[in-house]
Amino acid sequence: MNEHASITIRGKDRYKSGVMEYKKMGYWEPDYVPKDTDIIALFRVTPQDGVDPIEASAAVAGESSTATWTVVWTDRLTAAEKYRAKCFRVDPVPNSPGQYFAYIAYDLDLFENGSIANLSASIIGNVFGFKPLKALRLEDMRLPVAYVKTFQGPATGIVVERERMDKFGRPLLGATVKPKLGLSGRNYGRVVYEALKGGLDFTKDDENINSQPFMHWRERFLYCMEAVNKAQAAAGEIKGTYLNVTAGTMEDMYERAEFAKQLGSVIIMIDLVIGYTAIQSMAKWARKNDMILHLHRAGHSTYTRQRNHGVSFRVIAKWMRLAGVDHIHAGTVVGKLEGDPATTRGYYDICREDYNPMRLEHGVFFEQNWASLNKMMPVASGGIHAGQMHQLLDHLGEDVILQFGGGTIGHPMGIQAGATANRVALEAMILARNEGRDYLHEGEEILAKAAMTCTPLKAALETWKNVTFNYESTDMPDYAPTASVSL
Ligand SMILES: O=C(O)[C@H](O)COP(=O)(O)O
Ligand SMILES: [Mg+2]
Repeated sequence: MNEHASITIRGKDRYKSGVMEYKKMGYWEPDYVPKDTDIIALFRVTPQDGVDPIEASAAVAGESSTATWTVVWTDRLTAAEKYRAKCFRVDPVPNSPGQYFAYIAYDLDLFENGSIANLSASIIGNVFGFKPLKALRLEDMRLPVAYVKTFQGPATGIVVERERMDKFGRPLLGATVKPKLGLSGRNYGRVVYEALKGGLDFTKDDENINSQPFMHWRERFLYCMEAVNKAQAAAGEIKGTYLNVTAGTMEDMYERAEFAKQLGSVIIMIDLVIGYTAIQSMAKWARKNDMILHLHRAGHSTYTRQRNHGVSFRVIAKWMRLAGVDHIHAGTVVGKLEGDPATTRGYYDICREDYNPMRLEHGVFFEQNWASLNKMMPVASGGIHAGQMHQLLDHLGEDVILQFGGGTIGHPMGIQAGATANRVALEAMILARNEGRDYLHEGEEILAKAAMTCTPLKAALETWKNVTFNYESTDMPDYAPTASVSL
């Protein structure tokens, strides 16, 4: 029999008690044509040795929708044929023996409106521990417009953020306060003031700054907002600092967010580790309170980084756009953290486009219509410095926040000088771009020229000139172009 034929058992034999292969129970339907309203998930399935890839993929469809390990007669009390997820395509992964891409369609009625918790409980629920699989990875999802429209989307969005911040035509600049832990409120506030006064638009708390014995959260908020207000007055520009409201309970997070608002902050921050429901709640709060919501993707690499198992960050980025955050850490390409250029480009497109076409070369497997949900501002953070400005602009474009933590605070002439170096480097690069220069190839020359009249930039370039993070990526697209002969 052709392996791409349906082998579903129908009629009364289908519901006989006992164990039946998932592919025979209706979870493998190669003729199925997904409806516009279906949610489609693409999994990378690595079956155990000897397990048929079609059966393994059908099992993923089954275990992530209606099935269990044995036939249950109660299926007949439901519209089982509709509710069963259907694996409709299985392809070997190019250049990865033993791995298969399984395309699975889910009826929209399987999901609650506007709930990432509900979506993820099906799609990444039990199925990742299923014994017949060695590994499983959720690579991508196509979310129908009918479903997208049940979510709020980013509370503020890129356009309104730029208007509120009064910053146009260039990436925004930020810095994470360092050291990560241990500063008192007063010293912390000094770092914020100097970095903002020196030329940055934003500073930010690190992912693990909450309310520790060395600095309780109210201290941090008070000193940070004093610093923001003084720096705004000194620089004549709008500034902000992402006040991390992450806490152990929702009540604490709301309390912190309310206090940030009372103090006049334009932005608050949360960490991905608070969980999907908490993120959605904070996004609703942010929309209601005219607050920009920054998300640090703390923890994601535990399950996004390895290609054979877990969830791709492109899926997390899609979920977060639905959930309603305004900023999301999405990679730097050149910095200290994992970020293949092509894969990262795919994440940035998910954040910033109204409509994503399928772009296999960037790891984007499906077209996606965002149905007028606001755009999220991608944030590039982790081991970047002024000497990379041309590469950052080239890889990441203009609607992005470039965050230099060590690359501001570690400056040999001090924090203000570090901030000035970044601002001058950015403005020199934007000017070159706007003049039509090939800023990527002339980047070093452009920076060197700007440094002739900016001692802080000169010192930054000198200090970090040999710093690169050239390691092999762990998460590249699998796209294998077919060789063609040009005539
Ligand atoms: O959380 C972050 O984004 C990092 O702590 C950034 O710090 P760095 O710029 O010093 O690498
Ligand atoms: Mg950090």
